[in-house]
Amino acid sequence: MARRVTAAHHRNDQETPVISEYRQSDAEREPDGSGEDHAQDRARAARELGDALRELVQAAAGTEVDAATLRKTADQARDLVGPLTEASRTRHVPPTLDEAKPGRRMYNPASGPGNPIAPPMRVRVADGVATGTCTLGLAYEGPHSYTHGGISAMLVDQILGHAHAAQGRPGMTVSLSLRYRRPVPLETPLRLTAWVPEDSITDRRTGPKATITTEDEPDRLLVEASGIFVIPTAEQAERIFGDNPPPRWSEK
Ligand SMILES: CCCCCCCCCCCCCC(=O)SCCNC(=O)CCNC(=O)[C@H](O)C(C)(C)COP(=O)(O)OP(=O)(O)OC[C@H]1O[C@@H](n2cnc3c(N)ncnc32)[C@H](O)[C@@H]1OP(=O)(O)O
Repeated sequence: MARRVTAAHHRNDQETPVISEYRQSDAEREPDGSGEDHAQDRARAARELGDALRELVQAAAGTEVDAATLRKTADQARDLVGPLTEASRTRHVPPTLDEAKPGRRMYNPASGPGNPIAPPMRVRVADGVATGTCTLGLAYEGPHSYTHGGISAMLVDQILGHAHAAQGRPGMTVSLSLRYRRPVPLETPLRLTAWVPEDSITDRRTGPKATITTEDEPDRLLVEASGIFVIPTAEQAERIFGDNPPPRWSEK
């Protein structure tokens, strides 16, 4: 029978220069150092599973094999589900891996290395500018050989969110606008850049801007985007998240 991981308190997000690269944190260390290997090893393993499943997802999106091979692989894939659900969480409980390291989002769909649907975009924040890098495979195809516009929007939302968070506290997107100037090529290293214009900052709100380019041609804009991010009040956070709102939003 599936074991549910019980609710544990959320921890504050903290700004880290590299979001999708995991290093040992104090929170993962037992006083005698004994928890170190276990927590680190589990994070590494989650990342390995994410990588393996990404390979599978890309192979599935690009395959041209016959029906029998597709069906056999589908059966094998279903067999993989059981062991993973022997211990699982509900949507109201944060992943224990994230609990172990403030700021980590192991399963974020844009940047979480443990999430097979994430490219994953690697995020760095320096001097208020958030930079994301990734290469998108066939699983993200919209127009033939180019990226689906919704995928660009997801990546842009994430990178805008990091630029907003660099101003103080993370927020939620209340508005997102994209101008798709040129198609975004698949299988090509991409660069996303986001920043917050000073005149767009109020107490609870920023209006960050972002671009997508290829790594090779950083001056040739493929996508331009802007967003509005709002830090929820404690009351709003309680309404949205219930009894256990993330502490970053629960301060009155
Ligand atoms: C290492 C750690 C780092 C962490 C990094 C983390 C990065 C994470 C990146 C994740 C990225 C992914 C992130 C995601 O995916 S977030 C998921 C998608 N977003 C949502 O689900 C949000 C849904 N919206 C709401 O719940 C409400 O709108 C909330 C509660 C947020 C605000 O409630 P409400 O709507 O009632 O607003 P307010 O009355 O309090 O007003 C507040 C301020 O906002 C201004 N306003 C409101 N709406 C708009 C609008 N449409 N255009 C322009 N301005 C607007 C308003 O004028 C006021 O401004 P000011 O007068 O105060 O100046």
